[in-house]
Amino acid sequence: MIEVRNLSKNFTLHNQGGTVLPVMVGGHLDVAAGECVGLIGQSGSGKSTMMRMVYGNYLAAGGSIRIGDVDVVTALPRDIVALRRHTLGYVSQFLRVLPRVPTIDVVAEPLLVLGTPVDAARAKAAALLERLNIPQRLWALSPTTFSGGEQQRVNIARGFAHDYPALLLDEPTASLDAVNREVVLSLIEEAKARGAAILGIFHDEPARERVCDRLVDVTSFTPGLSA
Ligand SMILES: Nc1ncnc2c1ncn2[C@@H]1O[C@H](COP(=O)(O)OP(=O)(O)OP(=O)(O)O)[C@@H](O)[C@H]1O
Repeated sequence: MIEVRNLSKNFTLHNQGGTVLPVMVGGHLDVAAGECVGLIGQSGSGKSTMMRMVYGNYLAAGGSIRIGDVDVVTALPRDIVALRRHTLGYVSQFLRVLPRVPTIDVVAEPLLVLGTPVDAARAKAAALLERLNIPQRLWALSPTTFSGGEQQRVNIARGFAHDYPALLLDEPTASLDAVNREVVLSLIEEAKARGAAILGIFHDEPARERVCDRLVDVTSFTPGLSA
């Protein structure tokens, strides 16, 4: 489902004399349907950069990233938008939302943009918020004033609202208590069971061992670090 081949990335530091920093060469990985692959490697080795390229936030210098029949590296912006709507979900570490949108609609939105009727979308959002222990009295409020852990759980609920065929998870269990961590690990296991291809960064080692089928060490794609 996710197929990365010969991926490379340079950063050009425009405010430092245009220095070009090569951060990845020969990036290569596969994630099959129903599989979870964890990215590992020391700090600065390129885990986040890999995730951002797969999501289409960073443009690769070369190589390909196939997700279904789309190559993210060469896709037009409108194809990336369609890919993100239908196929590729992303649970980032931090929630970014428009002010004044109620939490229930923040979570329902990925379903609403796909044409799901409002009642069904809200019902799915409510079930996820309940499962993730967000008290019902908060659902009508914007999550912008919520605690860090509450915002993270709203973000996770939103990321799991639509059954994306491919899902990127950036530290989904960081800063969660034991009960909510368990809910998130169950959501990941259920997504795998329905056939989602998941690529994730998990600094939580027991979580990684439980949900990941394989690990990819991005250090082998880091210029100067690779063997
Ligand atoms: N926007 C950017 N501009 C310039 N350099 C960047 C940028 N983003 C990342 N880098 C560089 O790319 C390299 C890889 O960074 P990245 O954040 O992907 O590492 P990481 O493995 O996710 O690290 P960590 O585990 O600490 O989060 C680092 O050397 C970093 O300094």
